[in-house]
Amino acid sequence: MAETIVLAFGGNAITKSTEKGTRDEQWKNIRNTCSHVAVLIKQGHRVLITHGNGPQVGNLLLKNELTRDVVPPMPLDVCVSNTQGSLGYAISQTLGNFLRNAGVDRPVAAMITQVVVRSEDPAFANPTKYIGPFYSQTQAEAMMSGKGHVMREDSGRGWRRVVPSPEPVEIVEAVAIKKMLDAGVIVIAAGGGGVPVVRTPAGLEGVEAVIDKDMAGQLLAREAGADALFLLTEVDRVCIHYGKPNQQAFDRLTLDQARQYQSEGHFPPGSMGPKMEAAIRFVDSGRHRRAVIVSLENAHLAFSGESGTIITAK
Ligand SMILES: Nc1ncnc2c1ncn2[C@@H]1O[C@H](COP(=O)(O)OP(=O)(O)O)[C@@H](O)[C@H]1O
Ligand SMILES: NC(=O)OP(=O)(O)O
Repeated sequence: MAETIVLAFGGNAITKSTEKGTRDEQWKNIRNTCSHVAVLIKQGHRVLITHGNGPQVGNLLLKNELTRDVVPPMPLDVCVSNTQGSLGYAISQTLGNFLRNAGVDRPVAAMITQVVVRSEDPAFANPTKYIGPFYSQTQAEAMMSGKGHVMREDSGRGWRRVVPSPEPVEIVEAVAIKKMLDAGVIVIAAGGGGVPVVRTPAGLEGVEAVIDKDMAGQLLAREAGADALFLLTEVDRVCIHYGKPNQQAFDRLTLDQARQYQSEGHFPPGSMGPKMEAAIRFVDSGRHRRAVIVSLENAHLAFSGESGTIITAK
């Protein structure tokens, strides 16, 4: 049966923690997944794509800093829109090529998407979104005292800069996205969680933050009336006691189990935490909806239920 499927490509799956994030590394990781996405589309599924940008937008900020004496640095909202452009370009060209080679005549389009957040969101005072490269603790301490950056340890992978990640409230281009989907376009939207904007008496205005793309993805999926939400990341399955000797991975989780493990603190902020929260909200919004968390490489196995952690109501 044809389904509406929202796929969220993790920024850390497009640039892995072991990679530098070269153009070729990013395109290779995107190619691996897009080949399987093309199969889904050929099978008749309606596909909507979103993607993260943590490593990429952090690298862009770093570039800004290093060249600030010669080129004016851009604020974080502009950098997020830049990554929507660069990653949207990579995904639309790669997927478009696979579709054409498979004889599928479907347009692919990446849309600059703004997402409304609340200016009073407490997340502005408590940065949790990991961006950019990984550093040693010594390097991180020097950056905190020297540059005033907020840095935190990220799931045993190293230390990274963190920025505010307010909750997405509304997708500004939701109607346009829906119309494009209904017209048969494969849409790439809300990249990097969407460009964060607040409503002011004068209209929309960008704010410096990085929205979690899984949280924006669940909003997108609900707006699109999706059946499934696939969160594609660096690990194959969701675990409890992650990274410890008693780590345990799951093929399936019910909503009750997911909530239980969430309340026990197994899913940290800024990485698995928002993924599980997004999965829970999506599954909770419709009885037959399912969310799947799986690695970008094994996405194709998750489509047939052979890999990943599937979260369902019961
Ligand atoms: N309980 C857990 N189960 C699995 N992975 C976890 C868990 N807790 C933390 N992680 C880490 O979270 C990462 C996924 O979050 P993140 O890197 O932010 O995702 P994205 O690919 O969307 O950028 C995994 O690669 C893993 O290192
Ligand atoms: N914006 C965002 O959620 O990026 P990641 O997928 O890289 O965490």
